[in-house]
Amino acid sequence: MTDLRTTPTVSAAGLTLRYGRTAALDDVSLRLTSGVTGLLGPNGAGKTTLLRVLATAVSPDRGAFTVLGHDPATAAGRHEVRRGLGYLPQTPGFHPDFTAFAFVDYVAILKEMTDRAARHREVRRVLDAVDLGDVRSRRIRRLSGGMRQRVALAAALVGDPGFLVLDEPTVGLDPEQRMRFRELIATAGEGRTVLLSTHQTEDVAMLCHRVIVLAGGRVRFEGTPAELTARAEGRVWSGTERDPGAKAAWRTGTGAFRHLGDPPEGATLVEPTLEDGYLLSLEASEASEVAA
Ligand SMILES: Nc1ncnc2c1ncn2[C@@H]1O[C@H](COP(=O)(O)OP(=O)(O)OP(=O)(O)O)[C@@H](O)[C@H]1O
Repeated sequence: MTDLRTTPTVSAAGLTLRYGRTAALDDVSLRLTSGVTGLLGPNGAGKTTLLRVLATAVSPDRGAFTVLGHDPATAAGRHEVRRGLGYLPQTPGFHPDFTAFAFVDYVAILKEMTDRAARHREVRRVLDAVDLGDVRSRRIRRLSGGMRQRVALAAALVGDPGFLVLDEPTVGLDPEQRMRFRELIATAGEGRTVLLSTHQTEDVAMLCHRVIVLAGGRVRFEGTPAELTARAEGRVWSGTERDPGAKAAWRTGTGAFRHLGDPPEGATLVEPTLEDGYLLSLEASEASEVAA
């Protein structure tokens, strides 16, 4: 039997996209499988650009990719990729006077669901799936930030897409809403491929079976969260003074400094976290910016 967790559903090779002198994507290759993969990276890493390429919103200058066996380089392939795709952009273009139902219905129309009764059933299904069934007739401007984000997720789930692309969906949510939203993403990742862009290692630790670290338009790491953490084994130490030889260092709540890099002789090593593994996969300047 084919193992869905290891068979690639999305494959990309050599994706490159430049904006003037900036290489937003620089020779990016990756393989995604069923389940939630985290796309972790600092500001300007190229995360949004990569998601937009995979969502066929923009074409790469070089490189190729396939989604669920379809090649978007051809018009027919692009159409199929779009039919099988759910995309939650960083700033969903809501019309605030629309009700939640009307907005998701509008997205369903764009997804070519022409049969009105079947479409309305689908809109109710996805709104129920994100626990918004009770407020579906409420206008979007009267919904909380967390609810609006769930409307956007419902819209992305219309038509039961095989590939779901989520661009920093937990930004701006309070801890309770974030937790709620993570549960919905975990459910959405059952039996489908989800690519979740985030700044937060917590999102990755709680949700993802795979993680890709992107920085400066390049893939710095691809593997499991445990493998990313293991990269920091023996490379995290604590001390009362800042060690100038560390790749990144910051003062923790206890007043001691936590250091990342190559420890000096006799250093007090500490247990690494996913965040340490992430920071160590970045360049020193990027890591100190993220750690600051
Ligand atoms: N339309 C554009 N025109 C010019 N430069 C762009 C454009 N879109 C992105 N860039 C540049 O490409 C690089 C990657 O940007 P991108 O938005 O993909 O990063 P990101 O990882 O999503 O960042 P953030 O976490 O801040 O959203 C950045 O240097 C950005 O300034």
